[in-house]
Amino acid sequence: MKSIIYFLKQIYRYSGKIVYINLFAMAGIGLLDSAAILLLVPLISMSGIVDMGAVRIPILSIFDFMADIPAAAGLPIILAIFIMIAVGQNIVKRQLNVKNNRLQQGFLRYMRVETYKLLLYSNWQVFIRNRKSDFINILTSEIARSSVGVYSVLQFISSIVFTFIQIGLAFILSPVITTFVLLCGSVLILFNRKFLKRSLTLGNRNYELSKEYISGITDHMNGIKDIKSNTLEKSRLDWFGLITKEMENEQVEYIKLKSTSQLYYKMASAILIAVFIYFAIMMFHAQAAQLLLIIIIFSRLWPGVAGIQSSMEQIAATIPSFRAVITLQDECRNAKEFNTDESLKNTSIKMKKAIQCDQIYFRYNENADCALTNINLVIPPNKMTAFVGRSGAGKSTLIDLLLGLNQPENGKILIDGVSLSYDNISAWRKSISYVPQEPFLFNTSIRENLEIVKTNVTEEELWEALEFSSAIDFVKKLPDGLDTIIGDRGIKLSGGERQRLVLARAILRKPSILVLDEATSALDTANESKIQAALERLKGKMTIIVIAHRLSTIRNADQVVVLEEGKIIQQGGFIELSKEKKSMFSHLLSNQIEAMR
Ligand SMILES: Nc1ncnc2c1ncn2[C@@H]1O[C@H](COP(=O)(O)OP(=O)(O)OP(=O)(O)O)[C@@H](O)[C@H]1O
Repeated sequence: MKSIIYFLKQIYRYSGKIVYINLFAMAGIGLLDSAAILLLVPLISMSGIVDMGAVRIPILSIFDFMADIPAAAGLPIILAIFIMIAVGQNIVKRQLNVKNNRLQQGFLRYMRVETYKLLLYSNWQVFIRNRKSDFINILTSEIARSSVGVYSVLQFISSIVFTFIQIGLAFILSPVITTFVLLCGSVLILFNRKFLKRSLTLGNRNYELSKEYISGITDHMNGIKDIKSNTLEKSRLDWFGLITKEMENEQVEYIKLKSTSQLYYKMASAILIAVFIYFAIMMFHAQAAQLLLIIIIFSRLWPGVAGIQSSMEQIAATIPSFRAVITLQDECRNAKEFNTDESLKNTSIKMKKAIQCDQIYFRYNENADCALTNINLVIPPNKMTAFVGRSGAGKSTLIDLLLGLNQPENGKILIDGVSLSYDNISAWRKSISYVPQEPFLFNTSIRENLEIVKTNVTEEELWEALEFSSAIDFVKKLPDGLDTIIGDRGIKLSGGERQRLVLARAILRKPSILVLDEATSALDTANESKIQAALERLKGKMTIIVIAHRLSTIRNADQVVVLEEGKIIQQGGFIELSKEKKSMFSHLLSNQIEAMR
């Protein structure tokens, strides 16, 4: 129930007054329907079946004026009014349907944008804690399912309004019979609660299966090269067959549940109508006109009540999706990374004195060992600082802290003496360009991939950035040059070409700090020397921080920082460190020389 109320609040937040207008239209449809039923009284009267005078129901006195109209004119008048009401009612219904659909679609978009925005502005911990495929599942399937639930909520309200008006009319016509029928109806609703519980359980299963399905196929597609080269097709196909079978079973079970509950309603409605006609005639001595009207009302009411049940089952089945979206939104709200108002100001920090790490400690979680211990470091501006160390030494962790992606558990990162915080992280990041180890490129042209970081860029600037990053030669050789489409994640380029292209993109932003997580496997010696040449060209123009896997790349670094088990164990110039015998740096160096032989 809490989830439904939450989503109703969200609809209200999104649509405002439209919800009230829709409610008004729903009430209008109900009233017009009642008017059409009441019109049957003069109709019946004219047919001579029932004497209108004998019906002593206050509401029916509105038709008294009909007594003065000759029968020949009365019938066409009533039929004309009947047509007008039916047409009017259907026009309002159509409008309402369109409005509700627009509301649902608008709400779907609003929820998507809101969730995506919250996700994008969340801190790095959210991305470490959750699986990417869960985000994809929520942003695709679960929000869509929630919006279907929202439509069901609107249908539910519409059916409730309609039902109340009809019950009100039936009550005016005969309070005793209506109370009797309502009592019978309540028993049925109580009995059908078990269908709601079952719908909720199936909704949960559907959510879990959908999560598993998306995460499975994401893994498969990411690892398709492994799957094909290691002939893992059969085992993957077995998994796929199994999960899709479970999804099929769940859907079939849900439809079975829905049709069973509808069947109960229909059978009960037939029995109830028969029973209440019997009692109405035998015990309550209902007037023929009264009886006829009540039969008509109830025979129209039951499908409405069955509709309420169906909407409730639909809502129950989508509650797990609602919950998943709410939970993610809440998690993101609590993990807002920086002051978004501050981030809208297009300022960046120009570091003049130093980046300083002051007694930094960091753990990935409470139970983990320290990934960084007592890091004290000064990174001077416009110089090249290189981080080296064995795999798992803490190089990437330190970079993530410098980028403000993670925050130290103890200690501070100071930029020109000012602590990195919620208020200045955004401005700090605007001054940094980061080139990850696995560069990300979009499936579009080289030009668009570069322009993504800077609009209104000139052709000259593009080529200049390509030249700086040693990418100019290979781009020039491509048949379509800058307009070459590079495939999914840049699959049509080599690893080294991809990295140089991302480096060009990073340079195009004209950052004051360039952070480069140098690729290992992606680079051959030729590519490596190209990257080295690029770094040489950039030296002195910006602060460069490199995670170096190949030590030859950083021969000209101003400062080399050697990490081991999360601690800084050596620090100094390249030549100076290489002279320190039996040290980690000379060990790493000799390992690489050995490997090159
Ligand atoms: N997301 C994470 N959750 C928990 N522990 C992590 C996470 N990422 C890294 N670690 C741990 O933190 C330590 C430092 O890892 P880090 O990735 O910083 O090393 P690295 O020096 O960059 O290694 P590599 O050269 O292999 O990239 C390792 O023990 C690693 O297992």
